[in-house]
Amino acid sequence: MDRSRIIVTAVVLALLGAIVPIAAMFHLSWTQAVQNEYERLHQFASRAIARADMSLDEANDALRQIDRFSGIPCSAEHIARMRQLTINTRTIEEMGYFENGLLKCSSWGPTEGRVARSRPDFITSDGIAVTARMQPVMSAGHSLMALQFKHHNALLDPVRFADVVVDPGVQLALTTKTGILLGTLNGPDPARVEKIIAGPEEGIDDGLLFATARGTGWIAVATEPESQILDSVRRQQLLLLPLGAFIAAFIIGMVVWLSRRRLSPLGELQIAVRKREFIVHYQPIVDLKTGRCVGAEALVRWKRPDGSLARPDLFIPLAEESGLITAITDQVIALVVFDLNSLLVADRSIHIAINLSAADVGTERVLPIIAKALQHTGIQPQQIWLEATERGFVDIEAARSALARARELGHAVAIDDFGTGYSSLSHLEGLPLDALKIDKAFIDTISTNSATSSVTPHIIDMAKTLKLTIVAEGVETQAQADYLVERGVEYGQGWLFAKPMPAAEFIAYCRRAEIRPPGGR
Ligand SMILES: Nc1nc2c(ncn2[C@@H]2O[C@@H]3COP(=O)(O)O[C@H]4[C@@H](O)[C@H](n5cnc6c(=O)[nH]c(N)nc65)O[C@@H]4COP(=O)(O)O[C@H]3[C@H]2O)c(=O)[nH]1
Repeated sequence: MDRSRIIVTAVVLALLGAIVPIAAMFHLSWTQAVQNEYERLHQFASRAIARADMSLDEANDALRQIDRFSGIPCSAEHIARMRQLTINTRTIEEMGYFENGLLKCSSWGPTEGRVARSRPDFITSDGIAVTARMQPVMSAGHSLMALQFKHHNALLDPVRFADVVVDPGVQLALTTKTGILLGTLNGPDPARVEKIIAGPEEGIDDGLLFATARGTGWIAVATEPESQILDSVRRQQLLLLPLGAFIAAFIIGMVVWLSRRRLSPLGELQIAVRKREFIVHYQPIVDLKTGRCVGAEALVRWKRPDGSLARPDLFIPLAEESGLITAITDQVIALVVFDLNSLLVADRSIHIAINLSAADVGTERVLPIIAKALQHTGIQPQQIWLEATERGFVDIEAARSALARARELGHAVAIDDFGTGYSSLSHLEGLPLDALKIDKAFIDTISTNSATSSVTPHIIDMAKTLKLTIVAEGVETQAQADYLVERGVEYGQGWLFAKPMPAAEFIAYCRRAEIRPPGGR
């Protein structure tokens, strides 16, 4: 992912990270407040059911007591007993005695009218027949509920059924199972109540929050306008919004941290290694006398997603510091084999020099990787040179043993950038080397009168004494090439001959160089 995409993704994620938790907390505070309200309304409805059950139990009890009366029906004693029960039972307004379906007397005395038994709406499990609404003889205009057991009935005021205390703004209704409205509190709309009892246990119906409770014989409905819960929502928000803000801040922090990590040079390099964004350019190494191409140095390039090429000095130090260099070396090895397999098999005199990192000089890690890469390719180990810089010789013993092992396997080992570090002749003498590359800094001094110009012939002589093949790096002028030929330096590498180039160009260059005059460009 390139920088702009990372930034866009980070901004989108940060926005989502800010909006989603806060929106979620808004939603949660609303649903939490609604849930709390349902519970409260449930409590009111359940209390109404319990109150209705209690009233029914009381009336039931009174009816069974009067049923046990064994004296003469409608005698003064019977009427007195009914009156006594009426007075002592809070819910009962009046009691009556029926014979042949007609009211013969009530707690008020004998009756003269021909009042028939009311038709029951339902019968309870205890055998009490309930008529939800009937017009009593004595209290005209106010309908009562009639409970009948055998010959007696009891008239109850249904208002007592819903006789519970509710919070202001809450409406309560008690109905029979068949939907007959028995009692109400704070004036609920009967049509709404009818609609609600036909539906789910709780919910919101056109701006009205409701919860129902169902008893054995009754249904209680508690309702309240949706706007009533706004205070409760605000209370919940006060609790939940800081949590939402904290989560949002945490997510934004994480997004910023992660994107900064990904945008950091190390983060980018890690992605480049993972996505194998490296390519190799090859800088020809030529025979200074004949101009023939004898090989090339493999020089890594980082091909960024935007197509630009990053030079190694911009990322190799970071790669070495972070340890990513080993993965880069492995990719370079694989790329060399992939790019130049045919050329190296077709011309055995050509070699490719691969740069080892300082970390790899002291271990044999890279050797089996090269061996594996060469397997089944036909490329010979002699065609792969390994270049070690002086920085890799910190642990000289480890370096010595790893380089010796590389030579045993057939590779040639060259010391790179010679003269720029702390290597001395004594160091060189003890190292298993095949070639020495003279650093550009010394080649630059050729034909100048600088103080270091006198060092170059010494390095050449020293290499010769040690019987090392000499490669001059950074040859830019014909005068430098002539000087080096004169001094017996075999090989040269530099802009005079060619700059580092892609594999296809290098292959073409090698073919052309076969017919090129010495030192020609
Ligand atoms: N001005 C001038 N420059 C010339 C001339 N001839 C060659 N050069 C440059 O000198 C560098 C030679 O490579 P080096 O000394 O191994 O120095 C290399 C090497 O130490 C390191 N490097 C490159 N590829 C790899 C790799 O695959 N692995 C490791 N570990 N290091 C690498 O990066 C360094 C820089 O590589 P490059 O930027 O490709 O720079 C190359 C090359 O382009 C010339 O005539 N004039």
